[in-house]
Amino acid sequence: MDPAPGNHLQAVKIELNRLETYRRRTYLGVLALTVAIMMLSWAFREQGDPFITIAYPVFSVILTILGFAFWRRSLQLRTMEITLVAVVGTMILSRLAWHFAVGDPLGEHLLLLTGGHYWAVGIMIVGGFIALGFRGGMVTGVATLLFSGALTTQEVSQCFLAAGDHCQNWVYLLRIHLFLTVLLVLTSAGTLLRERSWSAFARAETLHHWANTDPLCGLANRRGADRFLSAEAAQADRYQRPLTIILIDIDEFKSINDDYGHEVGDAVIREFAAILSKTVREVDLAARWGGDEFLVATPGVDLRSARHAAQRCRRAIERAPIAGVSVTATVGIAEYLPGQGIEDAISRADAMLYRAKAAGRNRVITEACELA
Ligand SMILES: Nc1nc2c(ncn2[C@@H]2O[C@H](COP(=O)(O)OP(=O)(O)OP(=O)(O)O)[C@@H](O)[C@H]2O)c(=O)[nH]1
Repeated sequence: MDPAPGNHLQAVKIELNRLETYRRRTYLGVLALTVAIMMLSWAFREQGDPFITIAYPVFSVILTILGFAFWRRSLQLRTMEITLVAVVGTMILSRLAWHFAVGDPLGEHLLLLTGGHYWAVGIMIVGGFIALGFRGGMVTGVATLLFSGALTTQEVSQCFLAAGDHCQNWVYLLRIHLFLTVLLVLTSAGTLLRERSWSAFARAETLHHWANTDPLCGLANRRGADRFLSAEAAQADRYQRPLTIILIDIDEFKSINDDYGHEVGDAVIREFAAILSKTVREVDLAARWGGDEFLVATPGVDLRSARHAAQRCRRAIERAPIAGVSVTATVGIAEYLPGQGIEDAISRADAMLYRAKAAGRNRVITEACELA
């Protein structure tokens, strides 16, 4: 069934929270795996590789501290993502730079780079998009590609100048960078699509929320109430369960406006609505039916129980001043009769409300009996 009309912004918030939790868990998992891989590489390292001997433990400690702070929630998700991309990027690119500056001759380690290090550059590009979104991913991806391209082009161009057509290294390079460029394009397209779908979802949910919500008090408006009522009437028909309509009207609201001003009148409506929504159950509907009139629909509740609930609500309103003003309310109640249409139940509840007003206000009248 369609969610309750007031719940659409809530749906966006829930979805955002779910995404954040998912991201947090993913990053913690990736951090733990990265530290494990680095420590294993360190334990089984070849002798004479100072980069692994020194840099891997240093990076492992940095990542562990980051992970711990993230796990304790001392780091915001966004800060964590930027720091993570910066640390991992520094790690990967400094290893690449080290290879070219200190490592074996180019010809021998280029194949190793092809298979061993460019996947890391690729992960850096993809990770940038996942963590930082489209713009941040583009900046990280293009900067990474330019950096690794500049590093290798400088080395390979020397080989090309010396060996001419016999230097095949530039073919490797071209292929790798072409592949990385395709990866960048595909990941950026995927990220853009994901971001557009998400903002379309958020926009649709927000529009849906405001189309069905009263802007003054945040309860469902008449349109939202209509949707809820027709769905619940169908359920009542199908499962033979009661559905009760409660109409509540603030007494002498015009004089509240006249005596205290329109702003106080608005505040009364807002606080009145807050009391109503606290009083009803999760499965009930509380809506602003129009002006100073509210509608509560209670699926699965019979006339007698609805009358008790309405009395409790009326007494709560009577007891405490609302926005500094003494307020009372009058209530009319009717039960939906299967097959008779929900409008019929609403107009019978309205007739009860009218009778209660005529009988002196601040009271509840149901179709069956009258209570002071
Ligand atoms: N401040 C404020 N006033 C509103 C709003 N919507 C409707 N009103 C006013 O609510 C008043 C309702 O007045 P009436 O329908 O005469 O009802 P009442 O004064 O409550 O009298 P009874 O219902 O017979 O007790 C009107 O004066 C409207 O202008 C609103 O959003 N804010």
